[in-house]
Amino acid sequence: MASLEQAGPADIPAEARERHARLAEQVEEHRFRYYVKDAPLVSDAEFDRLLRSLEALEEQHPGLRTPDSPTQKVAGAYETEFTSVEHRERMLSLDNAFAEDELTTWADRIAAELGPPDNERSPYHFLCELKVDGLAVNLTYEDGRLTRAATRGDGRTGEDITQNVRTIADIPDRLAGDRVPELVEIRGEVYFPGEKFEELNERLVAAGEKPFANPRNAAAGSLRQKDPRITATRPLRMVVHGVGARRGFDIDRQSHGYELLHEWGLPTSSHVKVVGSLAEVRDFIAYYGEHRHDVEHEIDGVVVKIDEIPLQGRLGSTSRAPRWAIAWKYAPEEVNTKLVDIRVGVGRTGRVTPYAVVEPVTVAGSEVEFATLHNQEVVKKKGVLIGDTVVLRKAGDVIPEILGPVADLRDGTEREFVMPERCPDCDTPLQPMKEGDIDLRCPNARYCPAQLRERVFYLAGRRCLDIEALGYVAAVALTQPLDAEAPMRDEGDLFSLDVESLLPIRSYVLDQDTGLPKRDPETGEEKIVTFFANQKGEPKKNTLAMLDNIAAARQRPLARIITGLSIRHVGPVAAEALAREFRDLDRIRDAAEEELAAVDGVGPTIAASVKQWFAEDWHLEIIEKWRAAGVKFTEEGSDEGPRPLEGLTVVVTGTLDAYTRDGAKEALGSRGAKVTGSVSKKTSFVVVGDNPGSKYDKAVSLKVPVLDEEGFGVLLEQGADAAREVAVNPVETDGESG
Ligand SMILES: NC(=O)c1ccc[n+]([C@@H]2O[C@H](COP(=O)([O-])OP(=O)(O)OC[C@H]3O[C@@H](n4cnc5c(N)ncnc54)[C@H](O)[C@@H]3O)[C@@H](O)[C@H]2O)c1
Ligand SMILES: [Zn+2]
Repeated sequence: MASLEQAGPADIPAEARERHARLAEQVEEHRFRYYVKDAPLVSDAEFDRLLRSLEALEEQHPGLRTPDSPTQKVAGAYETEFTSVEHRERMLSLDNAFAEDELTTWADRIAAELGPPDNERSPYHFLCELKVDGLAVNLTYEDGRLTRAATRGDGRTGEDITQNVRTIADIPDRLAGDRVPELVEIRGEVYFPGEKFEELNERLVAAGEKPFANPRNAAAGSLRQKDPRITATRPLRMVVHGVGARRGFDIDRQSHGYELLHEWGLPTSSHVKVVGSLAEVRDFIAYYGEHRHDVEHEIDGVVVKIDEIPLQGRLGSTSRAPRWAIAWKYAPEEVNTKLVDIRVGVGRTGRVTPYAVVEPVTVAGSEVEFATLHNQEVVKKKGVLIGDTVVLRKAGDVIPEILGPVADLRDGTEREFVMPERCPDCDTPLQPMKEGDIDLRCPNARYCPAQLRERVFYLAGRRCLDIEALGYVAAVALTQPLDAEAPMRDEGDLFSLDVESLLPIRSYVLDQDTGLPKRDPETGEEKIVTFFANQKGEPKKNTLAMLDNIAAARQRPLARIITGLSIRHVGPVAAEALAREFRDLDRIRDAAEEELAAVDGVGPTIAASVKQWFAEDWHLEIIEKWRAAGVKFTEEGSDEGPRPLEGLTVVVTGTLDAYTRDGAKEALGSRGAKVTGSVSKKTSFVVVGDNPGSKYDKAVSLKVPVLDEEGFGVLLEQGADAAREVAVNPVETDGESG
């Protein structure tokens, strides 16, 4: 082999050659794991980085860029269990752009060859499409019949998966219409719908098989089954995005080609747009950067193509990728990291939930250390073990979650998570919420320090008593001080706090996500604060402000007080309904369960929970203490005010900056609007925050006026007519618009 290693020009240092060989081998190994095993060991982002290092090295030493370098190939040519078949026309990969200037460089290179897009001799267009995160497939139709389906393989030769592809409902066996061609190769992407992914992994784990790390691998693994009957049980789907060899028809523009494919009954995408400038390409990229999760399949980027087919031919291809297209990649939302531990946290209502502690990683722009695991069943279903390398996903504003383990990296030291039998904070034996429930809770509602702390924090929050200066650290200091009696043994003490007793209090600073003490980054010691007093032992400004705010909170509207009681299932909306109906806390206490259940927006579950809450003596004591302190438990004529939005039906979707979901509902409800959960033709407005989901699409298709957060403000302050004026016109993304 020595002769091979010395094959490059003599001026390439041995070190560079060795590094190149090592990187190339790694890339090949990862490709094998990805394309053949459907079980990668590293995240796509890590793989892309490896490939980029290899490219950079070849940039430095062009002599290393031999035709068999992984940078010059579509992927490896592997022996697999499938019969290999030749594609009539090569299947290529795509060049990637990870940054603005790479996109500009691509467009400049095209302009150097063809002139600017609007040049007179031969103007051209950019076809913008979504980059479907799936598995590339080539379908051959002869005289309208599906005769073969193959994976991409090395671009020339792929694997014959015809029988498996025939089980996919989206893919017609026969092309429709009367313009069916003699021969056509259709290129597209088979994907596994994200919402069905969890279910599949659950089934696999239950059957003792390895779960897939993400939907892309699930698609590849499901399609590349020896037994097509297994493929048939998987909900695979397809999107087509290109044409290979063809006979018996001609197309001048790729976008026109899609119209033809659609006519033939093939699953084309509705998210394509033809534009005339790079600026509009950037708008498309930005739009789907925002709406990445509103699409029916996962996307990892946007593909930009020159729409004019003759110009595609003129620009040509390298051995690996066409020059007339480029893939813009969005920031990765999935990373691999180590699952260091699984711990449990105790919530406000006593619910005990496991969460993952992972080696800190940056994903979707923020550092992640914890991920939710919901309950012990979820841990089992995902098949993760403590010590596993796991795939962690953080999509937009959504809480980080663990998709699954990279099972092939296990070394035997991993261990299973065991749900504790006792509360980590008060050692009380845990119980199911009710018989047969998966969720466990700590029944020690009154004295469990974690529950009390969380309740006090919530009670002081914006949707309840809105006590400024009583945040998480203060809640810890009030309920769990170090070596002193707690100023608040329960909520009943809130209005009788006095400044003298607060001053000496020292406490840990607990992390809000985990309830664990924060540490000083330098010394590593747990942080301890004297929260209420300054160095001279005098009350801090904040402490005085907190006490003033507590006094003022006695006048809060009844609904907010009810919300603050942490009655299970009673959020701001139910509290509002109860307050409006009964106007007095004592009347709610005395009402029969049926009476409560009959209230619009309450129902039997909430009614039962309210009755249970009032059946606890210590709860009644809280009320009496508060009453003695001057808290007002009655509501005078709350709904006699003007109801300017009477008659409107509004849907709120996505996250708003200035309102919680419930806060937005309350603001609408108190002005007389009806708030519902689903969009129909009768909906007056849909208020859309970040990551709005399918309701937004529905609003667009039904032409219901859509309000952004600013428009929502206009609706609340100026009414429906003014809001209609500022309703946003959603970007139409279906079909072509030249
Ligand atoms: N994690 C790993 O170990 C590992 C190993 C190998 C590859 N990978 C990942 O696989 C990908 C690389 O694979 P690649 O070479 O196929 O390149 P690519 O995914 O960057 O782009 C090429 C592919 O995009 C697909 N595609 C999706 N939507 C398309 C559209 N609208 N128009 C045209 N094509 C579209 C095509 O099938 C095409 O083959 C990268 O994301 C890489 O990170 C990961
Ligand atoms: Zn407890």
